[in-house]
Amino acid sequence: MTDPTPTASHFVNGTYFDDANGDELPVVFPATGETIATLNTATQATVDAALDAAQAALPAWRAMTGTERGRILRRAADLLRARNRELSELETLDTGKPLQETLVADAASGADALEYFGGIAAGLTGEHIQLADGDWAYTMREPLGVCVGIGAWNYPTQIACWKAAPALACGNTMVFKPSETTPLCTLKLAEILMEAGLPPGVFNVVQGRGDVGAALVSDTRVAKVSLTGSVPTGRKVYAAAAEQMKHVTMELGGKSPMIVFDDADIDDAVSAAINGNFYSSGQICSNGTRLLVQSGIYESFVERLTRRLTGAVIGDPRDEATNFGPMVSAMQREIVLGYIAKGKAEGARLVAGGDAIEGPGFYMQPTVFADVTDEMTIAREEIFGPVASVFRFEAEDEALSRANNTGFGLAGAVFTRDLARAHRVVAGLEAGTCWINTYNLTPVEMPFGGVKDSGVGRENAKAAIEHYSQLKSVYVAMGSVEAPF
Ligand SMILES: NC(=O)c1ccc[n+]([C@@H]2O[C@H](COP(=O)([O-])OP(=O)(O)OC[C@H]3O[C@@H](n4cnc5c(N)ncnc54)[C@H](O)[C@@H]3O)[C@@H](O)[C@H]2O)c1
Repeated sequence: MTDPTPTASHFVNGTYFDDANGDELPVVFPATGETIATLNTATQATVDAALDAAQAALPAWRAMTGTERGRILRRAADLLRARNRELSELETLDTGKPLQETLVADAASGADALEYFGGIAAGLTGEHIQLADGDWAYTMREPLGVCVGIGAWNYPTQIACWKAAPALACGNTMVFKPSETTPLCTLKLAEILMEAGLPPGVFNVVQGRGDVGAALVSDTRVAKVSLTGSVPTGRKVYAAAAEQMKHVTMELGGKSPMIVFDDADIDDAVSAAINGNFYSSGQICSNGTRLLVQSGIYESFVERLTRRLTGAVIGDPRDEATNFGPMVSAMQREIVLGYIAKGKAEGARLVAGGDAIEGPGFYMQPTVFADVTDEMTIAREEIFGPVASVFRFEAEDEALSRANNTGFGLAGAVFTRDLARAHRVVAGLEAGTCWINTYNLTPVEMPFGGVKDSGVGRENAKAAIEHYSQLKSVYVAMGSVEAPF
């Protein structure tokens, strides 16, 4: 296993950096509960140093051609891929996610983002607009300035890459604050970007809790904030950013519906329900935690889903045979167990799991509730753990209106062999990201993000460029200027 101890806690202006005055930040391996590294949080002096570095690096970085910037990002993508095992092991130590997952889902997804945005950096242009009387206009696509990225703990490498790659491709610089629960992986990304040729100060990492995030968001040097986190944090960060009219991207929580019709391929739907509820021990924002199943296949779906859970290999996430690891922290497991207690108390039928697993680490059983009704707490609130809820429905319009009866709007899916119905239902879903007959696939080529309380803006694909750049319009007069007097 790779050594989790970083050279220092922060990465500022091209080098590792420690802040002796910061608070202790222990990193706990979720599979054992042991502290595997101790970092320190950033004081205001470190926040200042990082923002100063990002500001100082901005003029030269934005003056480079997109081709030059893209070349560095693509080189970083190659380095991420070459070091996939080491980075995956670190991701596993940071998050507790099984190595079986991290080997394919984390540095690999980060490399895809760096490669994609590295590839399109050279093609980021404005447009020419022909006007009356020979006049014309053109637009220039300009970077926003110093961007701040703030991450959640479930996908530390991926979240940092999904934000840094488009930001840097557009000529911005960035200060990134990882989640205090998983601070290790982003430091490695900073190191790799430097090795790929990124100038010092273009990408900086500062560690800390919410107060460090808040200090970054309210700083006048910052032009844009991209947060991945919960809705309550999103509200605070959005409000603070609005004070200074900063740009925002908000990637927040969800309570996404997966609608399974009688004519669906039931095994595919069950597989998707497993991926969309139990991968990463259910700690995925876009999970399809509301499984709306039509009455004709309802019992069969519940029975097959429950049976398939016996295939979960629960164990040490460092063992590649393990496919279901611990929760990220004792606190997160307590929150999830609290929701399970509410589910039982409010009358949902517990058909699988429901308990913590005794022993070291923050393990719990994959859990399924059937006969969940729309007003129950587990039907309305984001649980962010391995808990699936199955609901029964009769008719298409009923399923759609119940699916949309939530403040969230991150994702949704429909399972049916009737493709006309699939497109009709997806068109009616109030969700930013939808799937037909699959779940939770988020390739970099496809925009990802939410509507309603689940967020603002999009990550990935060409859509992300709109959120890390702004247009300057230039009107060019070709004739003389007329005036009334
Ligand atoms: N939509 C997405 O892409 C996506 C992806 C992953 C996770 N999430 C969501 O993230 C949540 C789980 O992650 P979490 O528990 O780390 O979320 P969280 O909201 O508690 O914290 C997210 C980040 O915000 C920081 N923060 C907290 N208060 C802040 C403040 N006042 N100002 C600035 N920063 C502040 C935290 O330190 C952390 O780095 C879930 O709701 C999940 O759905 C969303």
